[in-house]
Amino acid sequence: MSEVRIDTAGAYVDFPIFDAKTRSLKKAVLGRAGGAMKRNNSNVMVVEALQDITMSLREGDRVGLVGHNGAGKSTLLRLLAGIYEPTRGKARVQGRVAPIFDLGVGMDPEISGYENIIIRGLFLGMTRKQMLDRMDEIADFTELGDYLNMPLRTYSTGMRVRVAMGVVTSIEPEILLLDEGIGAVDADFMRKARRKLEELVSRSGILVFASHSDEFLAQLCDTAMWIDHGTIRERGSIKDVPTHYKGPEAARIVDKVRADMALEDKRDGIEENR
Ligand SMILES: Nc1ncnc2c1ncn2[C@@H]1O[C@H](COP(=O)(O)OP(=O)(O)OP(=O)(O)O)[C@@H](O)[C@H]1O
Repeated sequence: MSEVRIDTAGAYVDFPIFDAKTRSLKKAVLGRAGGAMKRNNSNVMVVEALQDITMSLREGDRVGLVGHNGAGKSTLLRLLAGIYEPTRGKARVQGRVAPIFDLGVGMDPEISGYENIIIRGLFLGMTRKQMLDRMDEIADFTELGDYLNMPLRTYSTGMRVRVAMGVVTSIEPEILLLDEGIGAVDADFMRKARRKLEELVSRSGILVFASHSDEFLAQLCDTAMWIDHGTIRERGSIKDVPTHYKGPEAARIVDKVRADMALEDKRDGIEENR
């Protein structure tokens, strides 16, 4: 089996905006939020959502992405998922990728949770038979019981995330790409999902997670990247990067989450041995 890895070199992602209003863009001021805007050679306005991104991720890496609204975090996840090709530069992703964003994609509100589990699996490259074989395990993981017979439109956001997480973790992906959406689940489910994700990543996986929540980042990641106006401003530990981005409060939160997690693991270890 080949190595799981992600390498990008000088990758750019531009979005041409053909109907931009010139008047408001005459002052090409870089706002706090959003990527850099410029005109290309054909005088079309483009948003440079990512600029000169060079990064290498290897098996076992669990990276959090932090940064302001419109910094480029979701665009980076989509680049790593192969949804966007770099406009310039290179992005090479080796391994089975499973994105858990765009929860609406590959889900149908009018059909049941069970049927959605199959559809979402097909969307991620599985066969119907493979999904049917895993159905009991996925249903157990979601803890949705009889709700799985109900149409998806009757589910809360967190219940939908449970379905998506159940499918994704059951198909043993090598590269997991997550965004804020998973924050909709409750604390108990998050704890269970964290264990499962850690297990997956430790078996030759890579996790990239974009979030504004220091708490969730500290639960799932050990390093972080600060994305700022489409560039990588800083990379480092899961404590240092959010602290430089947000201030000392972030360090306090990360320490607390880490301490709570260690306690939980210890307690569960003790319970398991009883
Ligand atoms: N489909 C698109 N068309 C045009 N511009 C886009 C598109 N998608 C993203 N952008 C622009 O690219 C930049 C980066 O957006 P992105 O969604 O990656 O930011 P983000 O860091 O995920 O933000 P947030 O924290 O608000 O989710 C923004 O300026 C945004 O306006």
